Amino acid sequence: MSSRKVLTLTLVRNSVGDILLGLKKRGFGEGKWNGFGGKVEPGESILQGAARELTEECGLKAHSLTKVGLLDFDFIDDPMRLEVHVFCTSDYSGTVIETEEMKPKWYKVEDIPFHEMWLDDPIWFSWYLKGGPQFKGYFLYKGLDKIVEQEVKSTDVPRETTSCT
Ligand SMILES: Nc1ncnc2c1[nH]c(=O)n2[C@H]1C[C@H](O)[C@@H](COP(=O)(O)OP(=O)(O)OP(=O)(O)O)O1
Repeated sequence: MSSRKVLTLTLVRNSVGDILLGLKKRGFGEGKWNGFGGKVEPGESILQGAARELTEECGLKAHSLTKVGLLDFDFIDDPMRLEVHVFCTSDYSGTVIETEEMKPKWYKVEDIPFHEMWLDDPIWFSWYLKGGPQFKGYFLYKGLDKIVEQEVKSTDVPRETTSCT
């Protein structure tokens, strides 16, 4: 029996193209830099979950979110399956703040700290950065530090921007 969790991950870029990452301070992925997101709660849409998590984790309010991809994760010897919906935005307001969960920091794209991120991040990030249609990624992990199967491909689905208001 697998247990599936639906999560969001949002990548914020500012007007000069820098990217906002957060250092996870607790829980799953502690010690890694990542975008902002978490589990979609019962009764909310995936988009609502993404907007809520962004505000909870770094203080920013997204006015719109663009769906850029989907990542599926399986784990050997673990029934947990993660379905991570990846969004980006440059359409937001508010001030970036450190929260109980995340310590945020702006990075130049060429300085993204991939060596301190999930192992899969450097594999799919270029699909996000280059634009084009939505991407789809699959990763099979052994534990949390080894990828034994991987695939990232383009879909036929264009990126879709939706208002959060
Ligand atoms: N392998 C990998 N690569 C990139 N991003 C991620 C993963 N695994 C992941 O879980 N993630 C992302 C997806 C989410 O954005 C976070 C994890 O969210 P999590 O902290 O488990 O969810 P919350 O709802 O915030 O958790 P709590 O509030 O229960 O602590 O990482």
